[in-house]
Amino acid sequence: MDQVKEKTQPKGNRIKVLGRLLKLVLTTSPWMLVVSIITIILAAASAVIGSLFIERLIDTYVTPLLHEKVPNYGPLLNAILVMFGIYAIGFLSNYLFSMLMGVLAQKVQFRVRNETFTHMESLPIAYFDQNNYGDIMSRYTNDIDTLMQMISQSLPQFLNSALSLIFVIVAMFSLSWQLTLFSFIIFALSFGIVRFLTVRSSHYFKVQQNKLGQINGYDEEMLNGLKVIKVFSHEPEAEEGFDKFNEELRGASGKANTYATILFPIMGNMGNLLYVLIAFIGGAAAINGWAPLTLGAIASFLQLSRQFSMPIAQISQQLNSIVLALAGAQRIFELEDEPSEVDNGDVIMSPNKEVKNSWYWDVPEKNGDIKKVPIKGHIVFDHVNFSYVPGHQILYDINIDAKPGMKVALVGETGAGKTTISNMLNRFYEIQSGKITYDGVPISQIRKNDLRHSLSIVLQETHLFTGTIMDNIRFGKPDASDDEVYQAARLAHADEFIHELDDGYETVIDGDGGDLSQGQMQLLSIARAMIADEPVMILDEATSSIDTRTERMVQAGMDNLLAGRTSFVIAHRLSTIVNSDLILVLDHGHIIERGTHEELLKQKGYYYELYTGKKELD
Ligand SMILES: Nc1ncnc2c1ncn2[C@@H]1O[C@H](COP(=O)(O)OP(=O)(O)OP(=O)(O)O)[C@@H](O)[C@H]1O
Repeated sequence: MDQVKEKTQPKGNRIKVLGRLLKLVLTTSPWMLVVSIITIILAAASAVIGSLFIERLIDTYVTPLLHEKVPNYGPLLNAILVMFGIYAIGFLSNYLFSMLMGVLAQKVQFRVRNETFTHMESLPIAYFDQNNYGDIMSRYTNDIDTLMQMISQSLPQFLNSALSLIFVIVAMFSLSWQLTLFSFIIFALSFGIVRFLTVRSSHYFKVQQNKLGQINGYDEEMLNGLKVIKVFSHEPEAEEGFDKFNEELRGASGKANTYATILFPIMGNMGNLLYVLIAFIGGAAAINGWAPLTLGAIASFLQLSRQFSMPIAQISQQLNSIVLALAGAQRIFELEDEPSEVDNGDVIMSPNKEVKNSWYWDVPEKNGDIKKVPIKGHIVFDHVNFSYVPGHQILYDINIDAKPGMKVALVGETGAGKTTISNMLNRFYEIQSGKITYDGVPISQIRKNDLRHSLSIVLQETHLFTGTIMDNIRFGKPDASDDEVYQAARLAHADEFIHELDDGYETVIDGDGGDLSQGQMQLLSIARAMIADEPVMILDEATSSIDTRTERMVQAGMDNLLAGRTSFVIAHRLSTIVNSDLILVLDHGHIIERGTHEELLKQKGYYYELYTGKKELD
């Protein structure tokens, strides 16, 4: 299994990711972002203005009342109404920005999911060969969720706290610079403690996120390989592996949460300490005349000191989630930045919908018309060399001349390079040197989609999609009529077993074939290829053994499928390729023998040994 690399994000990187994220939010809905920011400013300002108003309330309206014999409560009532108004604005703004950011986060999440999925579809096969599926999935689930959390909560609250802090500091200075400086000293002390805790907790949060990716990857791999695990009685090893990942995840989560949970009470109590000290020192300063402080100013200042410590605690807490989400965002952006498959081809191929089994090259004429030239299916490999990884060559000087309608079989031990040859033809990977032509046109000049569309591939691993049998066969040609589906199923010899199912063609099958047998799945995949009706076939013969009757049906289905088409059969059973027009024997990426079955037997070489059982294939 690919290990998920534990990455710590450098600061510069974080800023870049944040910038990109903000751009994403801004372009998703500029007006929502602008209104949210305005309401965040309003919310922060009204809380501070409300606290400052306490000074006026006490000094201008309450204190004079204490000295009046017949107190007039009218002005005080008005002032209380103003204060109510200020807090009401604060409340409304808070509500508005929370709601708006929630909606905005949903929109961003929707967009990111869409963009990432669309981009993923455009990635080359090499990306999926090199990356763990579970880890890719984790980007869709965990990372997008943390991103959403950040946009809807952490980021606006962080902004709100930061603005509150600035406003509070200005307000505190306006009341008493002496008390403000004193508050700073107390605060600097608590800040040191907070910093210590946040650095640790954010580190473990990142580790936790990585471990989560790893455990998802492991789960996915174990689920996919469940049957293999059972067959080899590898349950204890699988559990041991899982326990290891689970333990690491528990360790990281435990530490991350321990630091995060002690952070808040510490900050809360620092605030209480500051409160008591200010009440005491402010009172003493007012009584002794050390500072020009009124009762109202002290009350205001006390209120502000509470608002001073809270945002700092929140900022450090929100920073945790932001750092975590940025790591997630980076993983999503990495996926989005993976280069899409490049296609420089401009030669067009198109199927002729009216006539079965006929495809055309669209050749532009000088007068602007398009000339339709029938595709013959002549495939030539001309001195092809290839390596997946530089320096580790897999195919050596491959030469194949597959004339139209020819059945070419590839035989060789496992790992000899048979599948790689088919990967070259459909351009899942690009050849290093040499040339592959299709009716004389280098395949690098053909539009990739057209090229792949014109090659039908029946893979070793049959993959069916969730849906009815009808849907699955129609997958090969989405606009096929019901009759075409029945006909393809009949030719593939799948019709018989489909009729035996309770719901016939409407039987719903689960993603991985559900209750169907291996052979039945193969018959369906043959029917699927049959309906696609393409000029060239690549058949990666299934290795799994099926009962002889089904095997005969599969074989008959295959023969029908291959009739009249140029085909490449990757053979695992020699019995299926005896009738091939050309058999190529591969060994470690070299074609070591070539010819028909009879010719090869006469040569008494490698193929002869395989056929006579002196040598085994796998
Ligand atoms: N995506 C990949 N990246 C790197 N190396 C690969 C990749 N796919 C296959 N290989 C290597 O290329 C070589 C040829 O593999 P290939 O799948 O073509 O063999 P094969 O003859 O089809 O084997 P089998 O009969 O088992 O399917 C092997 O050594 C394999 O390890």
